[in-house]
Amino acid sequence: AAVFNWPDPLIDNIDDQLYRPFFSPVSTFALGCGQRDNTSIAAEWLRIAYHDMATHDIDSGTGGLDASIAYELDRPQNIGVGMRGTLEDFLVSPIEHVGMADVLAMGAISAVIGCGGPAIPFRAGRIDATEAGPETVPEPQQDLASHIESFRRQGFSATEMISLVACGHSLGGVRKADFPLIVTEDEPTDVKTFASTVGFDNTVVKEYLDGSTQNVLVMGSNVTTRSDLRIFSSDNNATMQNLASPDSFNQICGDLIERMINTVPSTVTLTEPIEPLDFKVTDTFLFPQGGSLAFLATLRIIDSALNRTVTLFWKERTGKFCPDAGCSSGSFQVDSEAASLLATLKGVNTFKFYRFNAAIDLATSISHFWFEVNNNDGSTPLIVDNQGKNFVIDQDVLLFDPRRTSATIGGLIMVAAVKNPFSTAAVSAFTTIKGTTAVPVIGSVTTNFELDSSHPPADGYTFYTSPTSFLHLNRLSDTLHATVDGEAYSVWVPTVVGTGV
Ligand code: HEM
Repeated sequence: AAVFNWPDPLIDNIDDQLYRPFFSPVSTFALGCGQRDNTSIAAEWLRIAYHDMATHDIDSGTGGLDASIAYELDRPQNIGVGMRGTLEDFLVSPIEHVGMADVLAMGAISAVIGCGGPAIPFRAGRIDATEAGPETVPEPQQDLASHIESFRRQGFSATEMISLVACGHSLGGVRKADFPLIVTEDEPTDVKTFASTVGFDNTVVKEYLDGSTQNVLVMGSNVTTRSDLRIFSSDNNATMQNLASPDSFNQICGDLIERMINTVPSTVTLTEPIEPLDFKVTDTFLFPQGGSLAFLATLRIIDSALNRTVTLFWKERTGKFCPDAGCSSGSFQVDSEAASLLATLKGVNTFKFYRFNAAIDLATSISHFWFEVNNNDGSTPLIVDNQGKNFVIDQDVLLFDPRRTSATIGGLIMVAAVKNPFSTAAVSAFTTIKGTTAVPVIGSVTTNFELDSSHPPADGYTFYTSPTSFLHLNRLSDTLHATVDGEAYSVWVPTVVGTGV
C-alpha cells in the first residue's frame, strides 16, 4: 500500500475523500445505490468512468481515464443526463493535487460498493486532460468486429469485453429520451433497465442466460442496436456462463473495473493502492499569536478498544529551549468520527482524532515534531514519527494564519504571515477554483496579496492579505507563495473554513 510521507497533499486528500464520510460527495452520494433520473447515481458514475476511459489507445499510449469527458459531452456517444450530472456532483471534489480524473475513478469505486459490489483498490495520480480525446466510445449500432477492436485498443481482450460490458450493465439502463430508436415509443417506461434488480450483481447475466432478460440491448425490437446480445453470445455464452456464479462475477468485475479505472496515458504513473492510514497527521497550522507560535496539529488513529493517550513532541529550529527529550504537549481534545462505507469494508469503523494546540517559543521556533502513542496497557509506547523521518516543518518564514484569516459573506479574506522581512515581500496565492455547470473543469488563478492594514506587524511577523477581488467563493484549495528577501517559500493550505479553524 502507499506510504504516507507527511506532507503529501495528494494522499492526504484522497484518504479523506475515500475514507471520511461527508468530506466529499465521492463517499456519500452513491450510498444505498440511491435513485436518480429513473436510474441510479451509481449507474451514472460507472458509465461516465467507462466513457472517459474509452479514449485510451494502447498502441500509442494516449488517452484513458483523464477527465477529457468534460470536453466531450456534446458528442452523440456521450448523450445522457447522467454525464453532466456526475460532473456536477463532483464540482467541489478536486483540489490542486487531485484532479477530476482521480475523482471520477473514486466515483466508480463508490458506485460499485454503494450498490453492494466488491471493494476495488484505489490508486491516485491521474492527470486531467486539457482537451477532448478521440471519438472512440463504442455505440450500440456498431457491429461485433468494431466492438472487439474498440476494446482491444482500450486494452481488453474479446473475453474481457464480454465481462466488462456485463459488469457495467449490471447497473442502470437505457433512456427513451436519449435513445428513442432503442427504447421505442411503445415502451411504457422512460428508462429500460438492463436487469430486474437495482444492485451491482449478476442478475443481468442470469436473466440473459435463462431467457427472462428485459435488457433492451439484448432483446429490443431494434435488431441493429442489440449490441449486448452480439457481445454476450460472441463466444457461445462461455464467458456469460462463467459469470453466472456470484463469486466469479464479483471477482471478475472487481478486477476488470479496477483495470478500467487504472487505464491512463502511458506518461502517467499511479501510486500504490491507498489504504486507510493507521496514523495520519492532519490539520496542521503554525502561526504567530500572542507572543508565541501557535501550533495546531491533529493525529488521526484508526480506533480500537484501547484507552490511548497521545503526546505531541517537538524540537527547536534554532538554539536551545526544550528539554533533551523535546518539548511536549498533551492532546486537548479527542473526537471520534465514523468511517466511510469503503473503510468499513476494509475493517475500519471509526477514527479517533487527537487534537493538539501547542505554544511554541517564538525565538527558538520549531523544526520537527512527532507523537508518542501510549496504549496504557503496559506495552512500550509507540513513536509515530513519519517512518523515522520526523514530521519536518521545512520553514517558518511564510505561514498561513488561520486566526487572522476571516470569512465574510463574499468569501474568505486570507492572511499570510511573513517573518521579519527586510524589504516588502511578494506574497501570492495559487488558488484552484471550481468548474461551473457549463464548463465542469477545474481552473486556477494566482492572486497577489497586499500589506495587511488591519493587522499590524506582531511577534516578528508582517501580515499580508488577499485583496477584495480574490475569487474566494469558488476556491477549492490554495498554496501560498512568497519571495522574501530574495528567497522563495511556499505553504500548502488544506481546505479549511476561515476563522478560528
Ligand atoms: C459495446 C460497449 C457498450 C455499449 C454499446 C454500451 C451502450 C450503452 C447504452 C446505449 C446505454 C444507455 C445510456 C443512457 O440511456 O443514458 C448504456 C448505459 C450504461 N452503460 Fe453501457 N455500453 C457499453 C459498454 C459499457 C461498459 C464497458 C460499461 C462499464 C463497465 C458500461 C456501463 C454502463 C452503465 C452503468 C449504464 C447505465 C447508465 C445509467 O443508467 O445512467 N457500458 N450503455
